[in-house]
Amino acid sequence: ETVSYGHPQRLRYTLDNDLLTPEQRLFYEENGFLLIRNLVSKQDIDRFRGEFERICRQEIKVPGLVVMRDVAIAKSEFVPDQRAVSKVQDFQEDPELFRYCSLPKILKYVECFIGPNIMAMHTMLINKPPDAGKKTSRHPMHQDLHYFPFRPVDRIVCAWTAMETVNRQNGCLVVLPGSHKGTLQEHDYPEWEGGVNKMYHGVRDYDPEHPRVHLEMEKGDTVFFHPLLIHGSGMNQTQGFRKAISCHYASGDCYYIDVKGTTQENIEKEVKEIIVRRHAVGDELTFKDTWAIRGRLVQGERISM
Ligand SMILES: CCCCCCCCCCCCCC(=O)SCCNC(=O)CCNC(=O)[C@H](O)C(C)(C)COP(=O)(O)OP(=O)(O)OC[C@H]1O[C@@H](n2cnc3c(N)ncnc32)[C@H](O)[C@@H]1OP(=O)(O)O
Ligand SMILES: Nc1ncnc2c1ncn2[C@@H]1O[C@H](COP(=O)(O)OP(=O)(O)OP(=O)(O)O)[C@@H](O)[C@H]1O
Ligand SMILES: O=C(O)CCC(=O)C(=O)O
Ligand SMILES: [Fe+2]
Ligand SMILES: [Mg+2]
Repeated sequence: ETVSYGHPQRLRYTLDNDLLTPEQRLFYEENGFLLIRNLVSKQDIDRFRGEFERICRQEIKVPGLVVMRDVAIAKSEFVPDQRAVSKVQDFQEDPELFRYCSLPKILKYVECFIGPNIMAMHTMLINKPPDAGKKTSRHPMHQDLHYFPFRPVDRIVCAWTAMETVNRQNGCLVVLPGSHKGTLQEHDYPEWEGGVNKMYHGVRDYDPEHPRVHLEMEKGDTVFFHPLLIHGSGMNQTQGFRKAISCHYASGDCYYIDVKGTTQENIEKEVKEIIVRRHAVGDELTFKDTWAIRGRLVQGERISM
């Protein structure tokens, strides 16, 4: 089939812009992701790494930051060192790490997918540990939309940047190309013998035979992907801590939805339990509030988010 570039109404997942080539736009439309090599500078990544190490050594304390340890070591003795941390989330109050979310090079691409009003909704620095022998370093196949009570789905995008060489040995991202054209699937904890990390839900009826692509990346390479794209990451079979930094963006004119009665009810329940335990608040804080509090405007206008 030949594709006519003169009919932008056929393009649903990208917006008219001068940055993406027609081939790049079509690639994202068809596959649900776009890999841009060498986008973030080595200098910036070294600064993010330095800040992460300061956080792990507890030299700085960041309000709102969630530090997560791998389930395989969660109950072992505490050491203030990066070896104990599998990811940090919600670094919106750390000016150095949050610089990643505002990098003009990243925002130029984000605008191609979600438009000029850009909110940074969720931030993570993932430090995938060497597998402790139970395969808990894996991240099950999932759709990020499962976690998000906002829409429309096509005005949400993730930017994920490799902070070092990321390959099959240390557990690169694995994606199911084209899966973004489907709907949101039911998610649950996979039945893995060695255990699963908290909130690492996977698509319930994952078919291991579905064709998949391993995204091997170098330091600074960045992949942008759609929130319905089914993806995960493999086991880290090296002795190093595989690092990546990411941000989920949504348009400032997205709107919140009530997930009651949908497949997202199970994650809403877990998030609420954690918030209640951590902040000693009651039911008055809703799932949507937890997102509205963390979201930060990085470009344009905050209209309904
Ligand atoms: C507000 C949250 C919103 C999240 C939205 C996600 C959006 C993502 C959107 C994008 C898509 C993203 C897709 C994604 O990324 S999904 C993954 C996202 N994951 C999370 O958001 C989890 C965030 N982590 C936490 O909230 C804390 O670290 C938890 C609550 C896990 C521990 O809390 P804390 O650090 O204070 O520890 P504690 O010492 O007081 O232990 C308490 C209990 O917890 C047990 N434990 C410890 N570690 C783990 C573990 N790894 N796995 C299982 N259990 C664990 C521990 O043994 C103990 O159990 P017990 O002894 O009581 O039985
Ligand atoms: N039973 C399963 N249910 C859900 N997701 C799974 C299952 N088995 C593997 N995965 C996911 O598939 C992806 C790849 O996992 P895996 O660790 O097997 O690496 P791999 O890419 O197959 O590499 P290799 O073939 O070299 O081992 C990960 O996202 C992993 O979590
Ligand atoms: O970095 C990884 O291993 C994948 C993380 C991921 O998909 C997520 O946290 O949503
Ligand atoms: Fe994800
Ligand atoms: Mg495998």
